[in-house]
Amino acid sequence: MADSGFASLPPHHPQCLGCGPDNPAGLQLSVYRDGDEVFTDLAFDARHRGAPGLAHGGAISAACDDLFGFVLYVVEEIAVTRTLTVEYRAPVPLGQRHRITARLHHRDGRRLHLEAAGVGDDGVTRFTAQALFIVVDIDHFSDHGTEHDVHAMFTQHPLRTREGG
Ligand SMILES: CCCCCCCCCCCC(=O)SCCNC(=O)CCNC(=O)[C@H](O)C(C)(C)COP(=O)(O)OP(=O)(O)OC[C@H]1O[C@@H](n2cnc3c(N)ncnc32)[C@H](O)[C@@H]1OP(=O)(O)O
Repeated sequence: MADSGFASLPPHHPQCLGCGPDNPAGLQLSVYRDGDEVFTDLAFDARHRGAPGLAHGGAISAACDDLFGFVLYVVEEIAVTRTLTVEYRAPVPLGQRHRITARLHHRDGRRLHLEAAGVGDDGVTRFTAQALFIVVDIDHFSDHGTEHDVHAMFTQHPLRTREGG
């Protein structure tokens, strides 16, 4: 779906709600890197229905949150969402492709301030999002996922880890 020539980024893990190809209930985002930005082309479908004919705000929010999780490959940190704000600027019709682009706005210690925008093929910006991600250590995940799954996630994506978190 995306333009050729951009680097394709691997999913966080196969069952991820946002990008896992093996999660039939997920958004199955395909994400690409363009310099310091990441993007996905997404048309919400009937599974994501809110009001008739329109995407559910939670589905839009999930897409933004997961896409922010791909900016981590650019900044080479492990981090998780602390806050997420979505501005729903216009209704998002089902079946209409939108390009969602995300980037790091600025960093302040462990705080990663991120921003995103969803623009339709017609050029209309229908939603924007801001998030605060906090850098964590791999141990953040070890308490909940199986050792095998956590190990697999980070051997596939060798991001820098840090003390604490
Ligand atoms: C390849 C795989 C990749 C990794 C996997 C990527 C998967 C991506 C999936 C999409 C993303 C998700 O869904 S992530 C899942 C949803 N999110 C979560 O489950 C996170 C749950 N929350 C937590 O676990 C925790 O609250 C943390 C880890 C986020 C933070 O806890 P903590 O480590 O104790 O940190 P804490 O002291 O509270 O805050 C850290 C610093 O941030 C500041 N801070 C805290 N809140 C705010 C705030 N609202 N605005 C400004 N600043 C704030 C604090 O003052 C502090 O500053 P200072 O004192 O340091 O100066």
